Amino acid sequence: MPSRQFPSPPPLPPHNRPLQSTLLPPLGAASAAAFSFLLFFVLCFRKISRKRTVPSDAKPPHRFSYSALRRATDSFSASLLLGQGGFGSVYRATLPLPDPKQSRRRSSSVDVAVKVMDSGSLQGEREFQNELFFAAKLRSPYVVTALGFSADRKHRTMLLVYELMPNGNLQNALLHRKCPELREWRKRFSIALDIARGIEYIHGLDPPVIHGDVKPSNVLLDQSFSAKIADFGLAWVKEENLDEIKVETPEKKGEVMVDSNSNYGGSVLEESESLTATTGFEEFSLGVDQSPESFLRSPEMSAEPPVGASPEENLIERKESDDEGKHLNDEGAVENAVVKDYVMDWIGTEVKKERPKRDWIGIGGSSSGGDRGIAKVDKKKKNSRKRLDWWVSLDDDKEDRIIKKEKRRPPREWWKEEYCEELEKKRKKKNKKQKNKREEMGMNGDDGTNGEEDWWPRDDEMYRERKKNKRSKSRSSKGSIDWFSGELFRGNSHDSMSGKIPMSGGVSSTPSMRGTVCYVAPECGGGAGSLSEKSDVYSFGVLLLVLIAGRRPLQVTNSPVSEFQRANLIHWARNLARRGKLLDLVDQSVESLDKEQAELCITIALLCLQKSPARRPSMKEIVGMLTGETEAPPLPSEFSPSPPSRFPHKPRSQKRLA
Ligand SMILES: Nc1ncnc2c1ncn2[C@@H]1O[C@H](COP(=O)(O)OP(=O)(O)OP(=O)(O)O)[C@@H](O)[C@H]1O
Repeated sequence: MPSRQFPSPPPLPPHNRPLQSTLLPPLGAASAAAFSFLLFFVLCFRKISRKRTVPSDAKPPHRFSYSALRRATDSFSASLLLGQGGFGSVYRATLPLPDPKQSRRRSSSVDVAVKVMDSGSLQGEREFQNELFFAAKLRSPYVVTALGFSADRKHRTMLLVYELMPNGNLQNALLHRKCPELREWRKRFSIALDIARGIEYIHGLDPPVIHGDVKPSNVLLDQSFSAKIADFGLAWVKEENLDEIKVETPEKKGEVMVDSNSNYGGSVLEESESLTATTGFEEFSLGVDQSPESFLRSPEMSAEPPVGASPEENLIERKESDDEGKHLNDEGAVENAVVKDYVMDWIGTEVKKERPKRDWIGIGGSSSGGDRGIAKVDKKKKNSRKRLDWWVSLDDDKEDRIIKKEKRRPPREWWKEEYCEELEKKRKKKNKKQKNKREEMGMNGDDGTNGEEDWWPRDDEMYRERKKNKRSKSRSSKGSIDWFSGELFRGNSHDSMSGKIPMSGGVSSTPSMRGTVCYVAPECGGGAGSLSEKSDVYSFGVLLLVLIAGRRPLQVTNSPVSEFQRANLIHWARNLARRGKLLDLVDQSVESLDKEQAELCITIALLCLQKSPARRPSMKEIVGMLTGETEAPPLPSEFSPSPPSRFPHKPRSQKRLA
């Protein structure tokens, strides 16, 4: 049967073809073009954003909107002020948390602390960048978490957002507010352990991070008084074997004896580490400017670092040695005198590097500021510096302009002997006046004190002195020792307009110096050249003594001469150790004291305060000793109850009696 073939239908006229088939080719072409455009934009965006964002190993901190933070702080209301530091004010804020399910509706909120950094000071900017850098790096229950930031060009503000630590800083809680919780020995011990763990954590990172400013006001307390380390504005990343800025430590020259098994108090020679002062920012290519020049040491800095104690110790020690014609230091009076001069000279040159008053942020009544940690700008280095200001526009030449404009006023040479004598005379004159006054009023008290209680200046007393100190400071140099707290006030940590006393206790990091006087290790006379983990260990040692004794490291009061011996906490602790009376150091207000633990803590503190960094224990070893995993070594022989004393020490009081 012949197959029937159906004739194929005639082609449809164009206007009769289905719409679909007509539109398909151009649609396809258009979508392909759109897709390739999109791809092109995505690639471009990724390329740009890759430059601007942090490297893969670091989570970029969250960027908050300025208006959200302003709202959350009630326009930076003074009633929400938590504290005031050298470079800005810190406010309590409540931020609404977006509900993960219904992103538009907000169901809960979180309390945070917002630090408003001063955008007018170079160092404020540096600290901001530094904090931001470490915010991306550090995650530990013993370190205050930085949640994010905001940088607002229009308002010229830099803000950092942290987890809220409801009990503020340790300095305040211990010395000003005298929180009853801290009377419990157990609490103090657990705080010591928290801090040790925090520092152990940062030292244990690869590469290690050095905090550079360990002190009670940089330790914050949470709801249950657990401690966390804060303020990484001066922290830096320690890197070895990089040839950018290589600084030889004395250890490198083989001058320091190190025990290869244990770091403290040993005698077996070990090749010491060669420190390279590098910021680590180059490495992480964050573009954060922690420029190398701030770590460069001036030619005189390459001299042997001091083996003496911290500047305050030196001051006291000098006074003592002059009075007695002897020196307590076993390591040689002549050598020490040279070293001390070197430290004092260094402080002098650094204090000169004060910054002019800049346009500070007007929020919260911040006052003008100075700088800290800035060494002279080396132009060559500056040009080669990497900088990626992706969140805030920093004027590249700002630094130079400020330095050129800077009018340097010769600072008050407060570190010099004459000034000490002047102060001493003033103090005596004041004492005499007070004594006469008391006698006129028929009051008893021949030395101006009523015994042990009055040895510690009361808060109101101290605040009065601080106010006085502040007034006189406006006349003299910005950097001056607060002789009553034994710490150095930086001009900008006060509100010079309102006369407010900073809530953090007014204790600020030393101007133009990495660290804080009294807490800074002797080898850190200047720059980061000799900074190492062991510098943090030294500072931890001072902090530990402060925590145990419940007093400042240096307190010069209107007290009898015998009390003057106790003015320097470190000296006092060493003397007590020599006399086998360690427990005399413990704060009288401490309850339920565990004597064994207290002795252990003071022993650890003294080990940390050894002049040779190599002899100090590592933070890991300290944590081991505090937790009881490792046994604490005996005190170094110079602190043992019967010291092999070369110089028979006669207390000043005895000398006078003679
Ligand atoms: N996350 C926080 N939670 C609660 N209070 C805080 C927080 N951060 C800072 N503060 C308070 O604000 C004060 C000022 O902090 P900031 O870090 O600016 O200065 P500082 O460390 O005291 O001084 P400096 O920066 O000069 O060393 C602190 O001492 C503390 O009392």
